[in-house]
Amino acid sequence: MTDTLARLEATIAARREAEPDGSYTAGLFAKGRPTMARKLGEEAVELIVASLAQDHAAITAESADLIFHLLVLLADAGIEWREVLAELERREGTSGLVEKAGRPVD
Ligand SMILES: N=c1c2ncn([C@@H]3O[C@H](COP(=O)(O)OP(=O)(O)OP(=O)(O)O)[C@@H](O)[C@H]3O)c2ncn1[C@@H]1O[C@H](COP(=O)(O)O)[C@@H](O)[C@H]1O
Repeated sequence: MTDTLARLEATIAARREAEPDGSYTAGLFAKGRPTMARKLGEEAVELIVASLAQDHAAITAESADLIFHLLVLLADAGIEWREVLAELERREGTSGLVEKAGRPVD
C-alpha cells in the first residue's frame, strides 16, 4: 500500500521537475496553489456525494482522486508523505479528544 503512494509521490515530483507536455500533474503545478486547493475541495465534495449515495465504486474512485490531489498539494507545499505518516504515528495511542483539546475551538 505504502509502495503505491511512494511511487505516486515520486511520479508527481518528476512531473513537477520535467513539466512534460500532456501531463495533467504538470498542468496543476503550472496553475498553482489556488487551483490545487480548489481541485482538492472539489474531490472532497465528490467523495461526500458518493458516500451519501453509498456508492462503493464511486467512493473508491473519488478517494483515489482525493489522495492524488492531496499528494500534489503536499508536494507544492514541500511536505513529504512520510511527514504525514510521522504525524499519524505521533498520534497513535493518544485520544482523539486529547488531540482536539490542543487545538483552537472550531
Ligand atoms: N493518480 C492520478 C490521478 N488521479 C486523478 N487524476 C486526475 O484528476 C482529475 C480529477 O478531476 P475531475 O474528476 O474533476 O476530472 P476533470 O474534470 O477531468 O478534471 P479538471 O480538468 O477539472 O481538473 C482527472 O483529470 C484525473 O485524470 C490523476 N492524474 C494523474 N494521476 C497519476 O499521475 C500520473 C502522471 O499523470 P500525468 O501527469 O497526467 O502524466 C498518472 O500516471 C497517475 O499515476
